[in-house]
Amino acid sequence: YSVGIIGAPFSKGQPRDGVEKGPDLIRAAGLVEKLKAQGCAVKDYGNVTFEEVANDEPIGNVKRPRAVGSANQRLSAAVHAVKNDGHTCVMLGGDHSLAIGSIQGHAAAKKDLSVVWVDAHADINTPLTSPTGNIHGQPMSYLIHELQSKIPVLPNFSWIKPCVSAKDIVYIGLRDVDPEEHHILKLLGIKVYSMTEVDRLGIAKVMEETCDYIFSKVKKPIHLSYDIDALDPSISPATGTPVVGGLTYREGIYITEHICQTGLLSAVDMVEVNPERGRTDDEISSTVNAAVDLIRGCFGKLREG
Ligand SMILES: CN[C@](CCCC[B-](O)(O)O)(CCN1CCCCC1)C(=O)O
Ligand SMILES: [Mn+2]
Ligand SMILES: [Mn+2]
Ligand SMILES: [Mn+2]
Repeated sequence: YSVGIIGAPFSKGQPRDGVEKGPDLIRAAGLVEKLKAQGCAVKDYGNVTFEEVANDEPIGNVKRPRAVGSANQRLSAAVHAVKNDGHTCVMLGGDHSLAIGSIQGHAAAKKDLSVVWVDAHADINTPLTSPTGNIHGQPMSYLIHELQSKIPVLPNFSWIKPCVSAKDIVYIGLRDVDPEEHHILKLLGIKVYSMTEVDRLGIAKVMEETCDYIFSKVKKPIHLSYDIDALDPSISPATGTPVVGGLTYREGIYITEHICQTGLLSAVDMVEVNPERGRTDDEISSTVNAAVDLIRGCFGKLREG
C-alpha cells in the first residue's frame, strides 16, 4: 500500500478547542512508523496551513462559514495532489467539516466515488435544518447532488461542486440523528446501518451487505470517512460529541479490515480526536491509539498476524 498523509489541524466546524491538535497527536503515537513496519510506503505531506479569517459572523445560524469554506478549499487542493501522486490519502482531523474538502479533492482526482461514513452522527444537516449551526454536523449536505436545491449561497463555499450521489453512500454506526436529518435520509433513500442494524445483523453481515450494496452497480473507489465518535466512548472518550452505545473496538477494526480487503479504498478521513475532551491521559491515549489502529486496519494490518 502507498499512503499519503495530510494533517488538517482545524476546529472551526464546531465550538470546542483542542480538535486541531489531533493530527500531531496521531503522528506522535507512531502512525507513520507503524504503517511502514507493516509494509506500507508512506509519505507524510505535513499539515495544511489555514488562513485566519476575521469577522467571520454567522450567516443564518451557520457558524464560521468563511473559515470553514477557506480551510476546505485548501484541503481539497492538498488531497487532490496526494491522489495525483498515486497514494491512498489519509486525512487526519480536525473536525468533520473537513470531509467537505477531503471528498471534494478526492472526487476531483477520481470522479465517481462511493462514500462509507462511519459515525454516531449522519452529518447531513443543511444550513437550514442544523439545530446548532456547527458545520461539522453538515458536511454531507454540501456534497450530495440531490440536496443542492437546499443549500444557500455561503461565502468561500462557491468553489464546492456536489460530487456524491445518494445511492453511493452507506452510513454505519448512527445513533444520534436529528429529526430533519432522518427525514433527509429517508427522502433520499440513503442506505443506513444504525447501531440497531449492527446489533441485529452483526458487523460481519453489515460489512457484507455494505459491500454488496456499493458494488451492486459499477465498482467505484471508496472514500471512508471515519469519525472517532463512531466508537463507544469507553474506547474513545476524547472527542467533541460522544454518544453512548457505540461500536466496540473490535467492530471498529473489523470495518477497516473489511474495507481494506475490497482493494478499492482510495481515501480515508480520521476525524474528531480532541485531547482537551479527555479527562485523563489514559482517556486521550485510548482515543488516539484507537485512531491509529483503525488506520492500520485500512492498510493491511491483520489481527491474525
Ligand atoms: C446530530 N447533529 C449535531 C451533532 C453533529 C456532530 C458532528 B460530528 O462530526 O461529530 O459527527 C447535534 C445536534 N444536537 C445537539 C444537542 C441537542 C440536540 C441537537 C449537530 O450539531 O448537527
Ligand atoms: Mn486550547
Ligand atoms: Mn462526524
Ligand atoms: Mn460524530
